[in-house]
Amino acid sequence: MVQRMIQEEKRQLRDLQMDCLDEWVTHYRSFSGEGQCAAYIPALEKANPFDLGICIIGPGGTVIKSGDWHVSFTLQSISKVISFIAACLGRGISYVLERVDVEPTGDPFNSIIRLEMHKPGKPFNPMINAGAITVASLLPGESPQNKIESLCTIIESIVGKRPTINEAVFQSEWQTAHRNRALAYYLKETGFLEVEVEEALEIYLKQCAIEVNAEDIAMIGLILAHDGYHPLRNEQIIPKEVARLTKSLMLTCGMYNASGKFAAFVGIPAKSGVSGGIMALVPPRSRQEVPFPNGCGIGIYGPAIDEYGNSHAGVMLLRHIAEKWDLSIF
Ligand SMILES: NC(=O)CC[C@H](N)C(=O)O
Repeated sequence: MVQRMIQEEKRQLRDLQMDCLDEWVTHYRSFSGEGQCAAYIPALEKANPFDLGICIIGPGGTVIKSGDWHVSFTLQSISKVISFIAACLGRGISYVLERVDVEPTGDPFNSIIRLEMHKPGKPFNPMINAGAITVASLLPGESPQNKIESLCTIIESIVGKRPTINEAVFQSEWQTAHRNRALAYYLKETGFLEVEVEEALEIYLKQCAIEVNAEDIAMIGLILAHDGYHPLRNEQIIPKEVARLTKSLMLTCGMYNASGKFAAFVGIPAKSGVSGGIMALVPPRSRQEVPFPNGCGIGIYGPAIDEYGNSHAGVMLLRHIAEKWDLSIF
């Protein structure tokens, strides 16, 4: 089965003329100037706005890369996906969903408005900051350190190396996280946080500061594409039910208040972060003549972000590839 998949992937990629990926990266990199590196976290502003890289991994082990795929960046909001998975694994899906809903908001990722407008103030979903700070407090482990470890363990089981936390990015955000502090205080008052405010913030901001590159997030995407099964290790890492729930949240809420547009014009589950990463995935498809018919994970890095907080050139590149390779799940 795996052997057949590898041959099929290789055949597809021969036909693909891989030069086009390099061409597309070069072309879309030139649009980076229309976006800007996130400035509200001072350390993120130091990134090179013209970096653009991509890594795509298929279940047969084929890896294709182009541009600045090797540049390290911090997960930021992409960590919300892993944190949600870890909380579901540690506490059970129903326990988590009693404290955070699965509804998109159409509001910016750091918005506070719905917490007060809708009683009892349950965060709308785990992909916005209010939901993610709540989920961070639910992670398995007694201390902030243990809770972060539970996330790093999941990442390690998928990418094969233990990730590190970028202390400079963590400190930079810790000192300027006024809005996230406001959200956390509000959630504490309404009873949704299971730990103290400063602890919840420490966990949340440290998970955001976990360092990865495009290849690492492509691998996480690949495992989600296969419903939690690691096709290269032949191991179920995440239960299918949790993986499916996570993908539905990525599709409906993963690109912040541009999730609808992304679903309409790209059409695959994805999660972005303000450092410029996008983790996307393509489930196995019924047509065999398309590239990566057995699905793939896609990691993108392009730190100049748009008004929604998504990588500007990264979204354009992904949209183009989705059109050319017919990736949409719809
Ligand atoms: N959208 C993001 O990537 C947000 C993550 C960032 N750490 C924040 O809380 O503001």
